[in-house]
Amino acid sequence: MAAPIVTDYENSTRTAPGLSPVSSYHRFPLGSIQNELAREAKFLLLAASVAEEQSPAIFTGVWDGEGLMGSSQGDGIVWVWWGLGLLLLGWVVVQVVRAVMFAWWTPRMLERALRQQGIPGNSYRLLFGDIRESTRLREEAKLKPMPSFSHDIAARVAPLEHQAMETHGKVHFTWLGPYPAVNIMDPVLVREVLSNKFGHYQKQKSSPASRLLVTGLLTSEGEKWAMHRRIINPAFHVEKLKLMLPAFSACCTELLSGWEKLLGSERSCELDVWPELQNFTRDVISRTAFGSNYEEGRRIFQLQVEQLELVIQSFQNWLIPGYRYIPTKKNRRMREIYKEVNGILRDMITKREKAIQSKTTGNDDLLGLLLESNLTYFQENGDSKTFRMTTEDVIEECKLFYFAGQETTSLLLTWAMITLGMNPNWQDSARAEVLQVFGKNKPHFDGLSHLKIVTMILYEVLRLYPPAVFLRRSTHKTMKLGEYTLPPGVLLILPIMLIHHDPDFWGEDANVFNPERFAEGISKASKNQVAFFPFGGGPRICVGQSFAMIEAKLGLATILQHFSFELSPAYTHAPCTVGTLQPQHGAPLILHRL
Ligand code: HEM
Repeated sequence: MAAPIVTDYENSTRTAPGLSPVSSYHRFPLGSIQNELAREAKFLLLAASVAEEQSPAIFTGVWDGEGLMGSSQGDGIVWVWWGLGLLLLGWVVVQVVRAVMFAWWTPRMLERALRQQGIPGNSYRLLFGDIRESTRLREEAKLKPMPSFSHDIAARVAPLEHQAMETHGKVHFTWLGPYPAVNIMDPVLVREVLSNKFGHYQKQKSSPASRLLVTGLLTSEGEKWAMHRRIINPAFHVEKLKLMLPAFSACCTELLSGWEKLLGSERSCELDVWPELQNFTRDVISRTAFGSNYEEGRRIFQLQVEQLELVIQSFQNWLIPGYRYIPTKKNRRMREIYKEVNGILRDMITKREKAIQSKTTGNDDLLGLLLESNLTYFQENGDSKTFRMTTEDVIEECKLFYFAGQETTSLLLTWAMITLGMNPNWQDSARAEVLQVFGKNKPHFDGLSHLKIVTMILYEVLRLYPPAVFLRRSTHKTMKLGEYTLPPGVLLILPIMLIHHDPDFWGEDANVFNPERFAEGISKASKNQVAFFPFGGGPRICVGQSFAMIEAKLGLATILQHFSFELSPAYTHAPCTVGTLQPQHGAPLILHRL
């Protein structure tokens, strides 16, 4: 993948839009009504800032020992209290104004701006927006599985967005807390948002709790992102991935020998394949990222899984300011995990850097390739520290590989096994192809590119069950998008799953499993070339795309060589989102040894 070059960060701010509504107001540019509103807002702000500015002056005057009116010492003490009182009052006024702006004024302004342009949407509900409704609808949906093995899953997986689309049409807005979120269903506009190189559509700022779990490339912006991306890209080039094939293969062998053991002398057994495939993809990342240190990598995984659960639980307290500083049991555990994971990785990185310098190790795992690329970048770009990733940066990127690369790929494989369980004819065709290319031998790298049917199946699975259901971006300055002018502080929802299921792009059989549509490649599969984007797009397209496809092809090919499978009667078709698109009740299948 070519290294994206970010050339212009003109006017780019790093602050998440809407997080500082007080200071972002003077940038509001839309129409006269908005100008009026903005003037009123400025008045409120002025009042608040006068209070803020006056208080320290009073305070300083008294502290100098003069007293404000040159009165006696006793009076001076009274004035000190007055001063402190006013200071406190000023601070309270500022905070109240900020809160009102954040929770009420800014959302109202943004709502007006969107409605004025004919974008319909849900009415704003104070502070929470549609969050509660969305949670309620999701919980309700979770109680009912899909009526059959239907792939028409939008109403279950994204009930709020589906409902909004029925009520308001394709282009509409819902509310993510106090932020309006505009749904962009036109793939051309989606591409425009994703391919903007100037950082004008940014990712939402992650919460402090999530930053304990993962940061790195996925969340960074601006020059830091561009530099890291250039350093990381070479580690994922196909010729480097080729070197990792033995690691991928070792994990396949381990997965299958586990299943063989489970079967014993039996020919068939029932197994929930989802946790099995999660272990498989964890192992793949541990081995490909850390080579011989993969046992330590496994420990990192256990800790990161625990951390993920704690982070999700911590979201319940998002309204309590500074909650993360309270030393509750869970908060302390999150910090402990953070320290332990970073400690393990720091040790590994230091040892590896020494080994690379003394040339006592090869660099064919992700960590080695990353460190090598970091060194090359450093040598090519000068010897200032700003031209390389620090050890802390490398730690964060390694944690990201686990986070971004494991769950997504295990879900691709899990949905592939489920859909092939539902479609035995496609399973048979895929197996026939695999046996024709590899026989019963271990799949090799070059053969993977000859697996046409397997690739078509994986694409169709990514279309119907994309692990990342939505992408989000936000505007931090006024942006013209198609016929719309979007003010700063608006979220954009790029609904991968909804676009992947839209009959306007995929035809009447949009909700049918039909890998045949990919027979002539991705560009010919739909009426709109860009209606398929399971890995995102533009400069921030998934860096691990080829890694994931190689891993999935190898995994699926090996399974098909040795087993046939069907859905167990215990399988309930109930896709739902918990961050990613998951099978709510697992994936119990019946495996038959071939
Ligand atoms: C089926 C598997 C996968 C899917 C569906 C997937 C999907 C995605 C998507 C949609 C994005 C874009 C996010 C955005 O624009 O907001 C992304 C970014 C990313 N993915 Fe993946 N991914 C997969 C596998 C992997 C693997 C195996 C790795 C690494 C080992 C990986 C590492 C990353 C990283 C580092 C980014 C951030 C790129 C950037 O912002 O520059 N992903 N992925």
